[in-house]
Parts: sequence; structure tokens; C-alpha cells
Amino acid sequence: MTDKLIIFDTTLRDGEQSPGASMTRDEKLRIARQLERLRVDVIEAGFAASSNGDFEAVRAIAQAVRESTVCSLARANDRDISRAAEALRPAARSRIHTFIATSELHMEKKLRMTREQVLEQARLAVRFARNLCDDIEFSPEDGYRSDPEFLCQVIETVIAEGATTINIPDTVGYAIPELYGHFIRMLRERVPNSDKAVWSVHCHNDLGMAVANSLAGVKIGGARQIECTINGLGERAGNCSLEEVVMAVKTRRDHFGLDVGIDTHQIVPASRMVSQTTGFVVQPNKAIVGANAFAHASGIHQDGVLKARDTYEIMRAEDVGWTANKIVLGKLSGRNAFKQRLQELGIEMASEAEVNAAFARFKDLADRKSEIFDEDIIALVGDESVTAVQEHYRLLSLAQRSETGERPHATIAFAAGDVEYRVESEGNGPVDATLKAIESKVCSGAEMVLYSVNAITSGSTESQGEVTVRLQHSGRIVNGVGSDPDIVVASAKAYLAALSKLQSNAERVPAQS
Ligand SMILES: CC(=O)SCCNC(=O)CCNC(=O)[C@H](O)C(C)(C)COP(=O)(O)OP(=O)(O)OC[C@H]1O[C@@H](n2cnc3c(N)ncnc32)[C@H](O)[C@@H]1OP(=O)(O)O
Ligand SMILES: CC(C)C(=O)C(=O)O
Repeated sequence: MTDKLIIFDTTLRDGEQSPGASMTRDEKLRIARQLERLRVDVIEAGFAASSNGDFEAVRAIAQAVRESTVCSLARANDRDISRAAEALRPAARSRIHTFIATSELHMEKKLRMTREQVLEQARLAVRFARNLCDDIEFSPEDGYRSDPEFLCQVIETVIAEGATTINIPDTVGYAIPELYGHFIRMLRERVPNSDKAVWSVHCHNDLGMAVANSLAGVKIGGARQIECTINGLGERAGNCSLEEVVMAVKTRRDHFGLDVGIDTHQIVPASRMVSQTTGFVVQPNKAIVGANAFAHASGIHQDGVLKARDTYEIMRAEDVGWTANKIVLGKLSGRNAFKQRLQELGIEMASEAEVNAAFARFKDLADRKSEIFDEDIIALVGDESVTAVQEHYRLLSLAQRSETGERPHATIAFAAGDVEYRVESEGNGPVDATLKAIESKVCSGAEMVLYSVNAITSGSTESQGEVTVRLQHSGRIVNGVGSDPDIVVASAKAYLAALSKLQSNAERVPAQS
């Protein structure tokens, strides 16, 4: 048994089976390149026989990816397997993954086949696939709910035909960690030729236990491959999440004693890419990749983390691809976190009494506002000039043109202090064109981390639109809000307001890295 745990990513196959997560060839290719940067061992690129589009996606990935093994799923029949082999032909390393259900329920009700027929079809499928590819994975679908006696017979047969990986799916997420772990172990002990294949686990999250079940399959069962997806995407409630399982094995190496080849710094970029591509938002409290996974909002924790990060952090945010952990100031924050933020903003208070007075104002504000931004703190420490310079950039006029089939175009006049500018730009949409035009002159280099639109008077189309723009630059975050019945105008106002704050902060507070 090796000490290496193989990470088999199926975001592009099982992940794509999430209703609404369908991806184009180019989107899949982009994600596959990121999975290669993440250094996953196997990329299940799709189900080549399912459509011409998926065939092309698998082929494009097989052509582009050099470091990871590229795999296609195929039913246990010659047509599916031939399509998979054809799509995978350009790959440097390829795998055919064939499957057939072995539970009584699936065989009788779905396949309408007897045990003997399923056993024979599995045997013939693996034999056929093995003539086309050296690396063959076999999955007895609904394996966990299958009769162990029959399952062992099927597995022994396919290993004898040349299957190199045996994957035991908990297709419907019915397993419990300890039971699943012992199930895998029992199979490995009972199948006479079990040591001729790598054993793999594939768990679904219907009861929220996909990660725990996979880890039990490894620890108790001795599996050495985990099938998983970025952000836990997948059929129904999803699959075992790659980021969680990888960081569990790495963080608790003392328990698992296994190596994984993943470059963990690529985890957050991969998570963002999958989320942006599929439109599946990552919940803030999601382990590893959620926005709050390394954020501290309560005073006692903030105090601990500021003194020694490991008081409340078992992993480093930077190690999974975040730029840093976060101290979020709000009503539960304490004096130490507040003082630290003052220091970061370059604000020096004359005495402890002044700090205490500012802290009292901060708590008061925090009772009314859920998150306190840097500009709030600057304002509450008593500098009246903030309001005056916030108006540095002002919208004078805006004209924009968008027509079906043409790129939207915006022309803007705005003032920066006493100077007036007139700028224009094209963009993906009218708002994009407008903000690009402004940025072409201001050259702030700020990153937009939030853009949101709300109807502020009523829910109808006649209401005023309120746009909030959040910009980040040199470790500083500012919000700009603008309202107007025309949301393009509201967007321009919000963007200029945020730029004004950035500009005023930059002037008054020395930028820090
Ligand atoms: C647990 C899993 O995640 S398995 C993977 C699930 N993923 C997908 O199904 C996505 C891709 N699927 C598809 O594009 C289509 O279902 C296709 C192209 C595979 C098949 O489409 P169709 O030929 O129209 O069949 P349809 O999907 O309606 O039914 C599936 C057929 O495959 C059979 N089948 C199901 N699994 C297998 C298998 N592993 N091996 C062989 N045959 C199988 C079913 O019994 C059924 O046969 P029938 O038509 O004789 O009743
Ligand atoms: C094809 C197999 C591995 C599968 O996705 C499942 O059983 O969930």
C-alpha cells in the first residue's frame, strides 16, 4: 500500500451533473487548466458519449492537459467506451472509467437485468476498454447498497480483466463514516486479487457526510484514491469537496499519514473559477473557500489571533490561496482589534483616553451598522475633512448608447477638484463602459470587490436605483453609494464616490502594503 493519496477531480463530470451547472467546452477547458495547476492527479473531463459537445470538451482537455491524467466516464457498453477512447486519444495520460450498477434495486428496477447479465456486461466492458487503454477504472454504481457477496464477485472479475482502479460509490449518499470505512475494508479483505488495483471512494453529500465518509474509506478502508469536486459541486447535494478533503489530510497528517500532490495555493483560485463559471455562489461559512473561513469578527478571537494566529486558526489562509486572514470590525470587536486597525491606517491617538473615546463611538456605530469600513473609522476618529474631500470627483454629465449587436459606448464628463474631464469608452454593458471611461482617466488601479443594485423606493421599475460599489486598493476597502432613477448614472456616481474616498484616504493616510 502506498503512502500517496490520489486526488481524482470530477468537477467537470459529476460536478456538471448539478442542475444548472452545465458548462461549455471552453469553460471546461479553462477549469481543466486550473485543475492541472492545482496538480490534481486525475481530471474526469466528462462523459464523452453523452453529447457531441461533451465529446469535444473531453478531447480539447485531452489535448491541452499534460500533467494530470485525463479521464472520461462511459457506461458498460462498447459504444460509450469507444467514444471515450476516441475523445481521449490525444492525452498524454488517459483513463477510461466504466461503470454499471450492482445493487438489487438498480439492477431490477433501472437496468432490468439479472445478476448474471450485469456480471457479464461488466466483464466484457472492462475487457473491451482494456484493449483501448491501459488505465481502467471500474465503478459498481450504488456499490454501497449492493449485496457484498455479489459485489465481491463483480470486483474480482473486473480486476481479472485488467481494471486498475476499483471505485466504490456511495451513489445516493446513504453511508455513515464508520460503516463505509468498514465496508471498503471488508471488500478489500474478501476480494482475492484486491491488491492488483487501487481502491477508490466516491461519496455523495445527501446527508452532509461525503467528506467524512471519504476520509473513513481512506483511514479505515485503506482506499488510496478520493473522488471529489471543487466546492463540493455535484449531483443533488453534491460530492465530497476537494478543498475540504485535501486540507483535512494535510492538516491532520499526524492522523492520516498520507501525501497529496495538490498545490494548495491554487485552491481558492479554483473555487472562484468554478463558482464564477457555474454561477453557484460559495456560502460564506464554507470551509476553506468561504469568505469567512479565515475571518474573525469577535473581540476575544481577534485579540487571540493578533497575539498568535494559531490560537484560532488551524491552517494559514495564505496556504490555500487567500491573500491573508481577515479581522472584520463590528459590534463584537474589542479594543485590541480596534487599536490594531488604527495603527494599520496610520492613525495615532494622543492618549489611551482618546482611544477609549473613539472606541466608544465605534461601538455605538457598530450597533447600527453590520460591518465597519476604514472610512468609517477615519470619520469617527474625528477628522472633519473627510466629508469635504469625499466630493473630489463629481459627475457632470453622462451619455451612453447601446444597441443590439453593438458594444455599448459611454461618454462622461466629470470633475476632479476644479478640473473637468470628458472621457469615453466601450464596455461589455453600459455600466461597464461608463466605469471603464472614468477609470481610463483616474487610473486608480483599484479592484472592484462588490457591485450591487437595489431599488430604494419601491419594487417597481419606476423606483430609484441605489448602486453600491466597493473598491479595494493597497489593503484599503471603501464603499461608494450613488442613487438615480437611471442605474447607469447611479453606478457612475457610486464609482466616483468610492474613488473620492480612496483618493482622500490616500492623501491623508500613508498607503500601507
Ligand atoms: C451515478 C452517475 O452519476 S452515472 C452518470 C450519470 N450521468 C449521466 O447520465 C449524464 C450523461 N447521460 C446522457 O447523456 C444520456 O443519459 C446517455 C447518452 C448516456 C444515454 O441516453 P439514452 O440512450 O437516451 O438513455 P437514457 O438516458 O434515457 O437511459 C439510460 C439507458 O442506459 C442504461 N444504462 C444505465 N446505466 C448503464 C450502465 N452503467 N451501463 C450500461 N447501460 C446503462 C439504462 O438501463 C437505460 O437503458 P434503456 O434505454 O435500455 O432503458
Ligand atoms: C459513476 C459513479 C462513479 C457515480 O458517479 C456514482 O455512483 O455516484
